[in-house]
Amino acid sequence: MTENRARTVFLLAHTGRPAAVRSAELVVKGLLRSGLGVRVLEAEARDLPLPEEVELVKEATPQCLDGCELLIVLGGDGTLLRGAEFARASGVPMLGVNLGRVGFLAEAERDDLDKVVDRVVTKAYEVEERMTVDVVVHRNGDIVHTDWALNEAAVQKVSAERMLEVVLEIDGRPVTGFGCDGIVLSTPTGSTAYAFSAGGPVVWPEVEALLMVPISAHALFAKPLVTSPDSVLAVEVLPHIPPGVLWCDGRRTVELPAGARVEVRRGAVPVRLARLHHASFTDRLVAKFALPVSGWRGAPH
Ligand SMILES: NC(=O)c1ccc[n+]([C@@H]2O[C@H](COP(=O)([O-])OP(=O)(O)OC[C@H]3O[C@@H](n4cnc5c(N)ncnc54)[C@H](O)[C@@H]3O)[C@@H](O)[C@H]2O)c1
Ligand SMILES: Nc1ncnc2c1ncn2[C@@H]1O[C@H](COP(=O)(O)OP(=O)(O)OP(=O)(O)O)[C@@H](O)[C@H]1O
Repeated sequence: MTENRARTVFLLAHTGRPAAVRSAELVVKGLLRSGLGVRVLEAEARDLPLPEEVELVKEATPQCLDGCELLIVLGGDGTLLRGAEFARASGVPMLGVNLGRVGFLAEAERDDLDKVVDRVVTKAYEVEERMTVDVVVHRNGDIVHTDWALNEAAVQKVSAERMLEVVLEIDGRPVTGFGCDGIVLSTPTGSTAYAFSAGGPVVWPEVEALLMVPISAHALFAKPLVTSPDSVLAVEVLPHIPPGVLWCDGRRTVELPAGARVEVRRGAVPVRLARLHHASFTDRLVAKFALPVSGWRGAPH
C-alpha cells in the first residue's frame, strides 16, 4: 500500500485528454515499480486505469499533499494552474508534463515520460520559486474579497458593449485614468499569458517585477507599466459605470461592485516549480511561440 512506502508523489492529470490518461498510466507504473507511492484525486481516478495500490483522496486541498514530495501535472497550463491552487499553500513543488496545446509552464514534453519518472525517482530536479500576487478588493473602505494569482489578476468589463472606467494607482499615487476593456495585473510568469496578448513585455522569470497592462484602452497614454516587486498596484473602478469582474489566473472570478478598488502586491507565498533542465527561458520562448530564428549565427568564439 502507498502508506507503507517511504516516498509519495501526487499525480494530477487532465483526464479529458486521452494522451494524458495514457501518460498517467505509464507514470504511475514507473513510480510504483521504483518503490514510490502514488496519490491521485478520487474524481480523476474514475477516468484513469490505475492499479489498486494507488492512494485516493477526495478533495484537492493543501492537506491532500501531506507527505508528498512532488505534484506531477499531466496537462497544459490550465491543469498546472489548477494544481497551483492546492500546491501553493502546501509548499510541494509541481512538475508539469505538457499534454496540452502550449504548456508554457510545463518542464517536460510527452516524449520525455521515462526521463521524468527517472528524475523523480532519483530526485534529480531543482526547485524554482515563482512569484505570485496577493489580491484584495476594497469597497467603501471594507475588504470585500481576497485572492491570489500565479499568472495575473485581471479586472475586466462585464458588458461587451460598455467600457470599464478606471483610475490606475501605483504606490499610493494616481497614474492615469481611462475607459478600457480591462487591466491585467501580472507577475513575470504571467507576462507570457494574458498580459502578453494585451501588449505587455515578456519578463524573464528571474526578474522580480509587477506588471500593469491595459486592455484596449481608449487613451493616448496606455502603456504597459513595469514596477518594483514591492510596489502596490491598484485599479479603482469608477462608481457610476456598470460594475466589472475580477479574474485570477482565468480560474477564479468575482463580480466587482461599482466603486471597487482592486489592490495587488507581491504574494506572501510563492509557487514552487520543479526544473529538470537548465534550458534558457529564451529557448523556451522560441520553442513555445515558434519564433523564427533561422539565419542566426551567434557570437564568434
Ligand atoms: N486574451 C488572452 O490572451 C487571454 C484571455 C483570458 C485568459 N488568458 C490566460 O489564460 C490563463 C489561464 O490558462 P488556461 O489554460 O486555464 O486557459 P485557456 O485554456 O483559455 O488557455 C489560455 C492560453 O494561455 C496559455 N497560458 C496560460 N498561462 C500561460 C503562461 N504563464 N505563459 C504562457 N502561456 C500561458 C495557455 O497555454 C493557453 O494557450 C489565464 O491566467 C490568462 O493568462 C488569456
Ligand atoms: N481532469 C480534468 N477535468 C476537467 N477539466 C480539466 C481537467 N484537467 C484540466 N481541466 C481543465 O481543462 C482546461 C484546459 O486544460 P489545459 O490548459 O491543461 O489544456 P490545454 O488548454 O490544451 O493546454 P494549454 O493551456 O497549455 O494550451 C483548463 O481549464 C483545465 O483546468
